[in-house]
Amino acid sequence: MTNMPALHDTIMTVLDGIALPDGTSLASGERIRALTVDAGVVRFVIEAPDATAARAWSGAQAKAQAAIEALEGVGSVSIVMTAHGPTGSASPAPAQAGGQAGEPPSLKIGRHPTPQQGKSKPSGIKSIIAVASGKGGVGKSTVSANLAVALARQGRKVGLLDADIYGPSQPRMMGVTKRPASPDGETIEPLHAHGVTMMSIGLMIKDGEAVVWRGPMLMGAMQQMLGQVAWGELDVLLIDMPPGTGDVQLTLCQKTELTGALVVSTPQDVALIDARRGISMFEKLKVPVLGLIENMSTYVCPSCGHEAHLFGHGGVKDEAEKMGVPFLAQLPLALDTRVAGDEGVPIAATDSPLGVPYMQLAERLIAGGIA
Ligand SMILES: Nc1ncnc2c1ncn2[C@@H]1O[C@H](COP(=O)(O)OP(=O)(O)OP(=O)(O)O)[C@@H](O)[C@H]1O
Repeated sequence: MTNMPALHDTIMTVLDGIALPDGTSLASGERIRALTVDAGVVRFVIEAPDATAARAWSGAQAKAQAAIEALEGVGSVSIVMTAHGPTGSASPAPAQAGGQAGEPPSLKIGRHPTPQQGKSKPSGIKSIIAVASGKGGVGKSTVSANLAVALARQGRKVGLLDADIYGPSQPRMMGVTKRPASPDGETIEPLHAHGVTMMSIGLMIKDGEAVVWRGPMLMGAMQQMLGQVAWGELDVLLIDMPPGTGDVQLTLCQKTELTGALVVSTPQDVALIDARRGISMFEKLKVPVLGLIENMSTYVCPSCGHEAHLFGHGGVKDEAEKMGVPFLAQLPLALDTRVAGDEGVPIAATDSPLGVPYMQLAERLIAGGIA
């Protein structure tokens, strides 16, 4: 991620002007962490001392959101609040893993990682594939959900892990809202939708409570998502990664035996620049880049059939050729794909012709022995 120094400073000044209930400034005392500005997308963490303070600070968080959104050059703002636990270890919103609304939480996710030598992989899983993107909003979650469903429709045992901690979207896309159960307080039972076994960090935190962890807590959460979830026997586990090249990506690449990574990009130059950065991270960490996928390549007007290339055309294919990685799919931008995702039934789970490119992508990965 690139920080734009000027905007970065302006944001800090804005935050300094927002008061907390005790009269101190939001920007004082190192409460603002991990502030990044990337192509107009602002992300940062507000670190509260405990859950009570976090609740009391929600007004300041809302003010910060509105004030930064109003700044020139800012496209979107993603703020998350962390809270320390009573023991002083950072603990996120209590994990509701009891299965019943209102039941006391029995699992704590986002704990510190347990020491681990080298890379590991849950024993029943044959292949783990990271679905990544350099930039947010290019459709990585849409591709992950549809590819998972398409693989399942072709008889593969598929798992889908939503690791997009900043904006978990798989519960919505796969139409799953139930909280995962944990009968023994240790193992987390995954959920099932459209033939896919799935788990999302979003199902472990309370609705609307945007909580995230710092580096070590993220590592702990990822370790738990992989190690404590009863995935069972899977041919392939797809991991929907957060955008960019942050802590989750690093942890996964360093601590998990990944078969490889699929990188999703739109044909826009800005997306491609970030995709290139993502690819180079995987290469440095010796994770094979299995291929590039172009999303939102063509827009077909549902009324007249006219084809338009809203984000350019062919850029990802050219990039794949330049970088010597396979170009795997060109996925159209279509209203029905978006609506299907919002309604919890991925387009690949339907008989729509728009699902065909995802089925073809799945076929290709199966034929290549990757999934
Ligand atoms: N091919 C497509 N056709 C139509 N809409 C799409 C397509 N791909 C993605 N979208 C829509 O674009 C939005 C962003 O997509 P998605 O959430 O999959 O992106 P993302 O890269 O995972 O984003 P983030 O990194 O911010 O989570 C969603 O509303 C989704 O429905």
